[in-house]
Amino acid sequence: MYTQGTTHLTLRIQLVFDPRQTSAATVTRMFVRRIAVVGTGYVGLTTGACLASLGHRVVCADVDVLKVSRLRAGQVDILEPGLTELVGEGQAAGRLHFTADLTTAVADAEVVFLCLPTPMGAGGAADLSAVESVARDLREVLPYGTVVVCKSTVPVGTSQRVAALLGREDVAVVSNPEFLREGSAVRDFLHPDRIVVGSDSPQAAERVAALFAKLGAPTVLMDAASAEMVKYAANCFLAMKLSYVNAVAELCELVGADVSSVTDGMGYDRRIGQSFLKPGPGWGGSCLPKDTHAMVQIAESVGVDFALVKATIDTNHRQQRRVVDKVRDAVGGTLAGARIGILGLAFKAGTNDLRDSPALAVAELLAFEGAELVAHDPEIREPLVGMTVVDDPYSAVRDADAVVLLTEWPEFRTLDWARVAGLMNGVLVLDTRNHLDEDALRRAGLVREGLGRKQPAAAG
Ligand SMILES: NC(=O)c1ccc[n+]([C@@H]2O[C@H](COP(=O)([O-])OP(=O)(O)OC[C@H]3O[C@@H](n4cnc5c(N)ncnc54)[C@H](O)[C@@H]3O)[C@@H](O)[C@H]2O)c1
Ligand SMILES: O=c1ccn([C@@H]2O[C@H](COP(=O)(O)OP(=O)(O)O[C@H]3O[C@H](CO)[C@@H](O)[C@H](O)[C@H]3O)[C@@H](O)[C@H]2O)c(=O)[nH]1
Repeated sequence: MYTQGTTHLTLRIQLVFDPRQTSAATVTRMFVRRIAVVGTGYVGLTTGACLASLGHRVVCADVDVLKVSRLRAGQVDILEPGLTELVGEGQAAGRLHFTADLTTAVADAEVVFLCLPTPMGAGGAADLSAVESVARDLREVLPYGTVVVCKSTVPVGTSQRVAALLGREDVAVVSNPEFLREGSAVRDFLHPDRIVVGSDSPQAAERVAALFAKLGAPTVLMDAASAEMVKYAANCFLAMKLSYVNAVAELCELVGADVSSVTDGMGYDRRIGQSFLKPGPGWGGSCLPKDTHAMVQIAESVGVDFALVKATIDTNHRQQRRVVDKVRDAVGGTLAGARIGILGLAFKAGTNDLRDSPALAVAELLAFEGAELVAHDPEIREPLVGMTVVDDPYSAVRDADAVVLLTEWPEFRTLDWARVAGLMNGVLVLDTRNHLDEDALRRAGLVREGLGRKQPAAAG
């Protein structure tokens, strides 16, 4: 299904891809493209491997020479189910290659995807230096008639800026924001809710949409500025939903309601939906924090005070402080010298990404008040500032005055709680993901405190 404001474009795309009217050989010729992907991080590697799995010929480029040599050897450093297998299959089929040389990567490319980092820059705006520098480098080396696709999350106007830096009349620029989540990147890429393609050149938009035709996903065509805005609008909406639910959880604690029941009751309303309604220690990750800040900057650049997004960010910081308040209360009012066991460091379960993890933000606040932190995460082994990272959960809880669960890893549900109780100094386990079985902890003599429900001890 393709949708677009212009009937003309809709009809043309449907004609191009009506398989009932096209021979198998023609379909193969139409669908198989020579693609270059610049940047092999979460988005770039997933894009490259998935496009190769759809039959395209893909060359991925990255400035990180070590990463490229590891990828050539089939070694994927990020935790993404199915990605290592897909990379191996693409390489074995001769459809997926890696290089550290941009010129080689794009030598015969018909379409070039930019999957470059756009981190939070000065004042919160997106730092576009990687995208701009690659656009400059591509100017001299792109084959005639290539389409350059920006998959990175970038503010409105970046496609135009990239086009200006490329300075090539024959090269069209398309915005194709990516919506995959870490931890389910391959699944999300291959089964997207929608594909957004934005360009001021309808022909270029069609060429890019055609690359994904096999996915059969709703494809929404629009102008470049709108496509760039979709990504920020979507991520800010998700962040807003989470801050809202965290604020509702706080109210539930105070009025004696249970947030699980409340969100359950809300979520059956199809206009709201059940997803993204779980309270937690604040939202984080490599995207929502930087994209909400970038949205505030985008608004300010046109004289708008986007108070709703600012409140979303403030509520998130407040949530992290609320977790610290609860831990402080649990250890008698002061964190100085208290030993706190931390379960989970990644920004959510299923990933080993620590970028903007709320767990690290909470840990930093706890350490700032003088707590001694011992942390365990099943996927994190590296040493971290301000805490001792240990290899097993039982070492993390040993002698702890309180334990705080910050990432909802499934294995934490099945810990031997009697053993935990025997090792801890105190009895409180603060479950900031509402993830643990309260009865199991109670039977072990521990007190589990979750978010969004008046605690039994305080009731009354
Ligand atoms: N991570 C996600 O879940 C996700 C999802 C959707 C969109 N996005 C967006 O996609 C973009 C990329 O995000 P990511 O998480 O994949 O980033 P990442 O940090 O995981 O990967 C970026 C890669 O680009 C490489 N790189 C940097 N400069 C380069 C250059 N000049 N030439 C070639 N390679 C270069 C880096 O070495 C790295 O391998 C960002 O704009 C992000 O906001 C990310
Ligand atoms: O009910 C929920 C859902 C999520 N989170 C937290 O919210 C944060 C973000 O989670 P998620 O959105 O799953 O992570 P990302 O992989 O960063 O994905 C987001 O950011 C990507 C990069 O832009 C987008 O492509 C995705 O669509 C968007 O979901 C994490 O800290 C989660 O723990 C909650 O606290 N409660």
